[in-house]
Amino acid sequence: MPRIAYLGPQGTFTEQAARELTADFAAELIAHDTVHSALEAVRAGEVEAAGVPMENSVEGAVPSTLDGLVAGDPVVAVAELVLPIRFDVLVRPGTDPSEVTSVASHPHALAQVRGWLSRELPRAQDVPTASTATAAVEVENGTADAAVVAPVAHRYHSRLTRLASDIADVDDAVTRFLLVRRPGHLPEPTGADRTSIAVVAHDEVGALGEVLSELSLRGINLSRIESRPTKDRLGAYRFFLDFDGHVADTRIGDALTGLHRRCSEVRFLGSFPKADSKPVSVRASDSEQAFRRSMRWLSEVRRGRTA
Ligand SMILES: O=C(O)C(=O)C[C@]1(C(=O)O)C=C[C@@H](O)C=C1
Repeated sequence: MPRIAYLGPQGTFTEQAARELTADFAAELIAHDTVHSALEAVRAGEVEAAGVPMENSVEGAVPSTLDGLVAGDPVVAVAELVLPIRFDVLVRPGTDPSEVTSVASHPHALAQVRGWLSRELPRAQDVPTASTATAAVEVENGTADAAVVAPVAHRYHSRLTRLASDIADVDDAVTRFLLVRRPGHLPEPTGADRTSIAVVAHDEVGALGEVLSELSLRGINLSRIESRPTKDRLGAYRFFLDFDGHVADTRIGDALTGLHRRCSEVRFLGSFPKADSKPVSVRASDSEQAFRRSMRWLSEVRRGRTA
C-alpha cells in the first residue's frame, strides 16, 4: 500500500486534503510535524507522495511549502485540491474566555480569524505552531490556553471542549493543497491543467518582464506569481509561476524552452489537472494545430521548397 506523508499531526486540514487526494486508491497516511519533513520523506523514498498546503485565499502562499519544493532534489506536484476553510476554537474544560491569554495555531489560521480573536479573546497573544493540530496538542499540554483548529481536530482531542465552532472572518475562504511526488510520472493532459515552475531570472534590466513575455506571447494565462528569496544574498529572488496548460502542450513546451534560455534556473514543479476542471481556453494562433502548421511551413522553408 503506498505511504503518503502529510503535514500533521492527525486532525489538520492537510490530512483531510491528503485523504481526498488519495481517495482513488488504498493509502497509508503518515503524519509529519512539518512540511519540510513531509517533502524530505518523499525525496528519501520513504513515502510515495506528500500532501502539502500551497496557498490560502485570505493569507496567500504557504512559505514553508514554496521553500520546501525547491530545497533539495526535484519533486513535482501531480494533483491539487481546494478545500473550504472554517475553524473551531478548542480550550481545556472549564476555561473562561476572559482568562484566555494565549491562542495557538498555524500562522495562516490565526490570520484568518484575526477579527474574531480581537473581539472574543482580546487578551490572547499568538502562539504560532507548525499546524492547527499541533496547536490542540499545545492546549492539552498547557502551553497555550486556546487553539484555532480544523473542525475534525476535536475527534482526536476530545478531552478539549469547543469554545467556538465554524468561525471565519472571510466566509468563502479556501486553501489549495498539492500532492507531491518524485519525478517520473506525469499526469496525462486533460485540457484543464495547470503547470507550476520556479525560475531565477538573470540580474539584468527587464529580466522579469522577459520571463512573463515568454508566457504572454504564447497566449498562456498566468494564474499566480510569487517571489521568495533564493537565500544566497540580499535582493536575489526566485519566482514561482503557475499557468494554465500542460507541459505536453506545444505552446507550454515552447515557453519553457524560452525560459530555460533566459533564466539562470528553471525548475519544473509539475503539470496536473486543475481543481476547478475548467477547460483551458487557447486562442487559435496558439493551438496545437497552429503550432504544427507553422512547424511544417518552417521545415518546407528549410528544405528550400517554399519561399
Ligand atoms: O495546519 C493545518 O491544519 C494545515 O493544514 C495548514 C494550513 C495552511 O498552511 O494554511 C491549511 C489550511 C488553513 O488555511 C490553515 C492552515
